[in-house]
Parts: sequence; structure tokens; C-alpha cells
Amino acid sequence: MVELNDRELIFVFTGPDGSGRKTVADSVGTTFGMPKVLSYATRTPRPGEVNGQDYHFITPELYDLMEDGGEFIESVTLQNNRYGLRGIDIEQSFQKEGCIYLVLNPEGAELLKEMYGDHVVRIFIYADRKTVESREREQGINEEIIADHLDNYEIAMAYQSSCEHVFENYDLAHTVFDITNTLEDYLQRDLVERD
Ligand SMILES: Nc1ncnc2c1ncn2[C@@H]1O[C@H](COP(=O)(O)OP(=O)(O)OP(=O)(O)O)[C@@H](O)[C@H]1O
Ligand SMILES: Nc1nc2c(ncn2[C@@H]2O[C@H](COP(=O)(O)O)[C@@H](O)[C@H]2O)c(=O)[nH]1
Repeated sequence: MVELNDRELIFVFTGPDGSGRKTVADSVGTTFGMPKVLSYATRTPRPGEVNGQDYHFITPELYDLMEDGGEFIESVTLQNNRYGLRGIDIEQSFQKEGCIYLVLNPEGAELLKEMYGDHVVRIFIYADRKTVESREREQGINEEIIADHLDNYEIAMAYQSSCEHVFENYDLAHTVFDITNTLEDYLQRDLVERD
């Protein structure tokens, strides 16, 4: 596992699928010029998704090789697809910047918290069930996957009480503004500590 110094922070955006975690996280990340650590995924890209921007899309064979080589600090199977996070990617991002962000399901967020403790700040994003459903349908996501996400909605929602911060996401600009203010407090604290 990577050893972090006191000032290094990992912002993990989590919450129910379809609540807008990626959209919000990328907007906040861009505001701060903060690097995103991408997971490796075996699923096929959805329309509009780009390899190296949304995920590192790889074959199941390559995934197995990487996993056998002990490259992943975390690996999950969801809807027959595999998702993993490489320790070296986290380490290299920290060499460039003091803070990074990721988008993970609650299971992944919990695992990172267990690994990195106070270095991890979990930002929980949510919208109500109907909103999530209509956003996913508008995206053209497969009905089976939407049904699976909705089955998992309450379980994912229950994780909010474990997170450091919770934000609803209806008006995107508003959500991003509130989160940016919250993260600024962490980043200012970091700057003061560096003085
Ligand atoms: N505040 C918002 N208002 C309206 N649409 C939104 C808002 N936030 C995100 N969206 C849209 O909702 C859809 C889902 O967003 P996004 O992909 O960011 O969600 P996610 O939580 O990362 O889910 P998944 O992992 O399933 O992709 C996208 O089409 C996005 O543009
Ligand atoms: N625990 C982990 N969860 C991950 C990882 N990479 C992505 N995810 C989450 O999986 C679901 C499905 O993603 P999708 O893009 O196919 O809809 C979603 O909640 C992601 O946030 C990971 O490395 N570990």
C-alpha cells in the first residue's frame, strides 16, 4: 500500500449510480485542477465515453493478468464486469499533486477509507429514485442495468451516514458550487499548514 504524507487527500465521490457523481466530480476536479485516478474496467464504453478519460477500458484477459500480478489494490465484479484500481496510479498522481479524486461505489469508498483513513474524504451525491431512473434512461443505459441500479438504490443511499459530506444533486451548478466551497476549506487548510 502507498504511504501518504499528512497533506495528501483523496476525495472519493460516491452515492447511488446515476445520481450524477461523475458529472459533479469532474466539474469540481477541473475547478481545482485536481487529477482523477481512473479505474480499469472490462465493460464496453458507453456512447460518449472515452478510453483514458472515463476508464481504462481493457479486455478481461488483460484484467486477469494485471490482477494475477497484484496490481490492483481493489477489485470488484458488477453486472459481470470487472473494475479495479491500481495502487501505482494513486502513487503517481500524488507525485504530481497533493490531492486526487475518484468516483467509486460505496463498497470501493469504504475500502479506500479503511486503507487510507483520514486521508480519505467521502463526498456522497444523491438524487431521488425517479430522477436517477430518468437520467439513466435518457443516457440510453441498458434496461437491465437500470433495474439493477434501482434494486441497489436503498443500499447505496444508506451509505450516506458514513460519509464526511452529503450533497443532493438537482441543480448541477448549485451542487458544484456547494462542493467547491467545502473542498476549498480542505485545500486552504492545506495551504496554511504548508506556510
Ligand atoms: N444536476 C443534474 N441535473 C440534470 N442531469 C444531471 C445532473 N447531474 C448529472 N446529470 C446527468 O445524469 C446522468 C448521469 O450522470 P453521471 O454519469 O455523472 O452519474 P453517475 O452517478 O456517475 O452514474 P453512472 O456511474 O451510472 O454513470 C448524465 O447524463 C448527466 O449528464
Ligand atoms: N468499488 C469500485 N467501484 C467502481 C470502480 N470503478 C467504478 N466503480 C463503480 O462501479 C459502478 C459501475 O460503474 P459504471 O461506470 O459501469 O456504471 C459505479 O458505481 C462506479 O462508480 C472501482 O475501481 N472500484
